[in-house]
Amino acid sequence: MGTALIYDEEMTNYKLLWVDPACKIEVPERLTVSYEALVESGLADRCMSIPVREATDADILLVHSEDYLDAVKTTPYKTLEELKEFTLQFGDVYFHPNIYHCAKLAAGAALQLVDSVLTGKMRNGMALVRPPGHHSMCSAASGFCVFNNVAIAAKYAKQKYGVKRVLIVDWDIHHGQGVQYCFEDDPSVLYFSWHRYEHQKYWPHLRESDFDIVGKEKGAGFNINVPWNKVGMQNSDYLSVFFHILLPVAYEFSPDLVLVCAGFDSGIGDPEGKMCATPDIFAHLTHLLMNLAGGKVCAVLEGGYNLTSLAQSVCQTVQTLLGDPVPRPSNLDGPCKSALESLHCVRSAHRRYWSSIRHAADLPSCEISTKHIKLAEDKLDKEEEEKSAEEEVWPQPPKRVPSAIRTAVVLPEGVACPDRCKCLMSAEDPDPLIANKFRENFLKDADDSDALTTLSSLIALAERMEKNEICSGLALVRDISMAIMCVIQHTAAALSNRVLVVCVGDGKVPSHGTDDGKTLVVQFSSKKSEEQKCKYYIPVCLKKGCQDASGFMQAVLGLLLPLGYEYDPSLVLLVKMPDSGLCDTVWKQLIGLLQGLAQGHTLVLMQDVERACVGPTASSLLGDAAPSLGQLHAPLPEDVEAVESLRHRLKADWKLLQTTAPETR
Ligand SMILES: NCCCNCCCCCC(O)(O)C(F)(F)F
Ligand SMILES: [Zn+2]
Repeated sequence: MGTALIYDEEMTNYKLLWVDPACKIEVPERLTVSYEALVESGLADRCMSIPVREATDADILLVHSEDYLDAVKTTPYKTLEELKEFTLQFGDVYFHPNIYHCAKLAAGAALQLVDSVLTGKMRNGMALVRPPGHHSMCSAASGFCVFNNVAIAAKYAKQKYGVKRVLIVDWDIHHGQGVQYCFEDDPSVLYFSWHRYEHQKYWPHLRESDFDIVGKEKGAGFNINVPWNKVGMQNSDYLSVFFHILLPVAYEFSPDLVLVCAGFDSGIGDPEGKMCATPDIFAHLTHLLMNLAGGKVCAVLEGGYNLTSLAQSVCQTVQTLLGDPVPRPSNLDGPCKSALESLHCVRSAHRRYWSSIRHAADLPSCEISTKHIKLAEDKLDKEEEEKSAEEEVWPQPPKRVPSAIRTAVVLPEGVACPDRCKCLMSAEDPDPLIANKFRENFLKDADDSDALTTLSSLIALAERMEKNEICSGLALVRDISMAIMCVIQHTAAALSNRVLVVCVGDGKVPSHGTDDGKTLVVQFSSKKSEEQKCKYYIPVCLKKGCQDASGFMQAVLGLLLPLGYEYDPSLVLLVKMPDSGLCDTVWKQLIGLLQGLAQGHTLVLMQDVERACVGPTASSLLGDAAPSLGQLHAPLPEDVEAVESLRHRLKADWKLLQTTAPETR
């Protein structure tokens, strides 16, 4: 199954017909530059082009009122003056004789995308649309939006396909209040939005965009608002919110479908957002969502007003949906103080609804109320200064060239090579130089020839991964710790290399290279390790080891991913220790998530008895979405405690582990 791309140039055929400073940024070129960039880069051809359709009245009435729809239906016949008049009843939006037609196409495009994914025809996809949707409400247009494309898509998915739970991730820099209102009492739709807020001083200036608005009645807890109270947020801020709020809750919620309000005004250079996250961050945000809902991810364009930034971000998103390895996360230096405050507020507001963040520290309650009263006042006098946005510049996103071979395997005699994989035959006569080195360093009984061939094939595999000829690998070995030593020593030879070693299960793991940081070892096991802990050797002791999916996933999302992203390895060595007790679905989730690091260079080592695991492992390494884990129960208190105390101890060294602002003296 491929990636759907839904676009029709008819949606470029409307524009602002009069002077309105608030609306002049919403231009047809937003769509043309995005689509042309996909064509230029060859990405459009790799997608399956799905035609748009007009949303029917019934589709639109899933969210909007008849009065509103009837009113919008009259706009094609209005004169310019009547259109201006009509527009005045709404805020920051404009109408045009053709906008009703385009609004039906935009909503219809989102529905076509949902159809192609939920019928299993396509794996995931993106709809490039305008007018956008996430601000429009039951009976009102707002913020360039006429019909709420994504809200309609969510209702449609539930009604037509019986989808039980929908996750809506709104990474646009504006709060999609229209989506929030639509689902605020609905526990089957989890709405997550971050947005520029500046303590209500930023548009749409709503009190209900703040972190303490969590949803109503049955929907309490299913509305997550992350307000950015300063501009200039960077990649670290966005990733921290994914690791410490969105992903833990999303895995607990276990959606059947993920819809993305994919606005790119949260990217660098955008005149509205004034943030500093680079376009490649959208590759990571997309990747981190692709292991939810069995990979059923539908991205629908919302905002984005810097045409260069927008085009690059759209390409980063689509290339990730296509399964290409994501670029290495560049220089993550940790979330800023303001982001940590927001992170802390959101987690404390939601801790009572989500067991995965139950441990979040509470906020002194007084802080919440006074902050609003005071700041709401000075909002009135502080107008939006129309500062001339100095032209931001940022580096071109790195080229993401897929390797010729996606996954290669080194298997013992008699183990079939999984399909779509390349089998590296162990070298008949291993290079005598390597052979000697092995003999003196590793091999106990020197004449153990097939161990020798396996290890030399393993090195050959690692070398070809380094050259990006092969993306990921899997090797079954007899002696795991020898194989680890072998890969670490080989990889450490190249100066710029760093290896993240992730060990799942009990057993002795060599700590070679952890003293100087060339290696970072994170081991998940059920045994307290006596090993001296240092910054680069992190044993994670879980009560049931890797058997309890919730405790394990909480440790992966809240500890391993932040560490891995901050460490930014050139290779991930993922080791499944003997009898780790890890079930296949969790194992596949882990493989899927870890491929966001090291440009997907994941090398999996397993004991040669784990033949049954070869197929599932290979399929995850090939980029197949991991099956959903289902709704996760609360992690064991001991595991929560273990992860929290580790995070607390390590956050001085690893900034992405922080979830609260450093105590202000
Ligand atoms: N400086 C001019 C003030 C503009 N205030 C209105 C902003 C509307 C944002 C719309 C959007 O980007 O959220 C959407 F995704 F809907 F398109
Ligand atoms: Zn926006």
